[in-house]
Amino acid sequence: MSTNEALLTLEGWYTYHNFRTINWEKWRAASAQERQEALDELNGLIRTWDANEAEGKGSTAVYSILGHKADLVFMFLRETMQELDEIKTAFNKTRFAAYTEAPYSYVSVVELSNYVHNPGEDPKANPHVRDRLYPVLPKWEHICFYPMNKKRDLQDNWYMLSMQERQEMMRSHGLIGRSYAGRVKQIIGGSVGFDDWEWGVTLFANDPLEFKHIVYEMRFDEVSARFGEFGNFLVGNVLNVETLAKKLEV
Ligand code: VOV
Repeated sequence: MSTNEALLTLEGWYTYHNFRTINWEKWRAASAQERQEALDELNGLIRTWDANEAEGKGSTAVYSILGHKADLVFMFLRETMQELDEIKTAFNKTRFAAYTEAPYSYVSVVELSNYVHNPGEDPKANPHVRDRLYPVLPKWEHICFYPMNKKRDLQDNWYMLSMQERQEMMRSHGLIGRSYAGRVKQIIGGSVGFDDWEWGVTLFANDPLEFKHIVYEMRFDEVSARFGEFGNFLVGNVLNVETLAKKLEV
């Protein structure tokens, strides 16, 4: 068994999930005019994000989050970390941001692990690979986000397995994933060196039960059953300018 079989990974756009809670007490206490101006300013930012997506230089998605961990998530894909930092700062400078708190965030880079590839091919020349490294977020009805690791216990250490063992397990994982084609879209963000977990998994679906089913089915698959370690799960509903304004009505 080799202990130095680091995998070649392919990286695409950098990603930033900005989770916010709304301070309703403060928001309700603001005048109608102040709220309208804050919303107009936020919509102005959303228009710049939409323009970036139309130019093919990134992608953005906005969702309302269920449960108490957050109320909103703004998910960004951009070419550079500088742009993500600018987006964070621009948002934090808005009036709307002053009515929110930031309970959680996640930074990663869209990653393909290249376990399944065609030998001899330049993967980045393949349009299917490029579509996955530089994806347009689908804006389907629901989002699910969670961070995860591959276990590093003495008995079950993913990083001590041979390339062939990992490849076989990932093939099985990919087969399960592919059976959800068209129903679940996954964005895997590699976050080693960037954030507290090894990957941030973002799933999109029009039926939220697809999240329950795919995550449950994968738990029986060896790679998740033996090696998967999971952080908090967050789930939400898509927002657009109109539904965001409706959510913020008081
Ligand atoms: C639509 C569903 C779907 C599909 C088609 C899919 C396919 C694939 C393929 C083909 C590959 C390998 C090559 C590559 O492309 O990277 C991967 C890779 C990966 N996956 Fe996956 N996955 C899905 C879905 C999917 C889910 C739901 C999860 C969470 C796991 C769970 O238990 O909750 C997940 C995780 C990952 C991770 C963390 C990696 C990187 C692993 C590493 O060690 O590097 N993934 N995945």
